Amino acid sequence: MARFVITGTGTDIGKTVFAAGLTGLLGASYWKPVQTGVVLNPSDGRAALVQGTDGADAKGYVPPPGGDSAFVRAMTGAPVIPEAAILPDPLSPHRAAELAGVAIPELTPPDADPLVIEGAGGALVPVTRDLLSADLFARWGIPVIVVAATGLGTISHTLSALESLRARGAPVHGVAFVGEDDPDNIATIAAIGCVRVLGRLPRLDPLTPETLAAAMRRHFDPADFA
Ligand SMILES: Nc1ncnc2c1ncn2[C@@H]1O[C@H](COP(=O)(O)OP(=O)(O)OP(=O)(O)O)[C@@H](O)[C@H]1O
Ligand SMILES: C[C@H](N)[C@H](N)CCCCCC(=O)O
Ligand SMILES: [Mg+2]
Repeated sequence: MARFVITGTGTDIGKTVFAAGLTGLLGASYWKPVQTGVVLNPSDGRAALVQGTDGADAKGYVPPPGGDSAFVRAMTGAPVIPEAAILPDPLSPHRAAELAGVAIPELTPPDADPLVIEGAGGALVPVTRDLLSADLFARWGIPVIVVAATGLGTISHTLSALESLRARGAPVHGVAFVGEDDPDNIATIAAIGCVRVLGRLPRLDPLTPETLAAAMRRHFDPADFA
C-alpha cells in the first residue's frame, strides 16, 4: 500500500506542490477532499476561481484557477479524483461550508493505491466545528506526511503539528521540507520530533512538470514511500 495524507504546518506552505511531486514519483492518484476558494463554473461545471474576486485568501494566496486538483493534473497528468466539496470562500472548510449553506459530506478515501490525499491547510484545520483534520486522518488510518518550511519559525510549527497529529491518533509517516537547506533546523526537528525526514524540496524556479519531477527524484527516495 502506498497511500498518504499530505498535511502541513499551515496553509500556503507548499502541500500541493509537494503532493504533485509525490503523485508523480509514485505514479499515484490524487484527491483533494475539500477545496475552498474556487467555484464550479456554471457553464461547464469545471472548477474556476471565485466569480468576482481573484480567489485570494487573507494571506493573498490565489489557488490555481481549478484549485489544487487542476495544478496536480497539469503538473503530472495523474488521475485526479473529484473533490467531495468545492466551496467558494477562500476560508477554512468549516466556515466556507457554513457560508455556502452546505454540509461537508462524509469524507471517505477512495480505494486507489497508490494515492496522495491533500488536506486543507494545517493539521488542526476544522473540517466541521466538530471534526478537525487530524481527527479525520486518525479515522482514516492513512500515514500522514507533514509539509514544513525550513527557515526560522519552522521548529515550533512543525513540532506542534506533529504533537497535534499524534495526540489525536493520526499515524505520522514523516516530514517533507520545502525551502532552502537548513541542516540544523531539519536535524533539530528530526531529533526532538522523533520523526523521519523524507527529504527537502527546494523552491523551484521555474516550477514546471520537468523541474518538479527532477527535484523529486533528486531529493526523495521512492523506497521511503513503499
Ligand atoms: N517547491 C516550490 N517551488 C516553487 N514554488 C512553490 C513551491 N512550493 C510551493 N510553491 C508556491 O507557493 C505557493 C503555495 O504553495 P501550495 O499551493 O503548494 O500551498 P498549499 O500548502 O498547498 O496551500 P493550501 O493550504 O491553500 O492548499 C504557490 O504559489 C506555489 O506555487
Ligand atoms: C483558502 C486557503 N488557501 C486554504 N485552501 C484553506 C486554509 C484554511 C486555514 C484555516 C486556518 O488554519 O486558519
Ligand atoms: Mg494546496
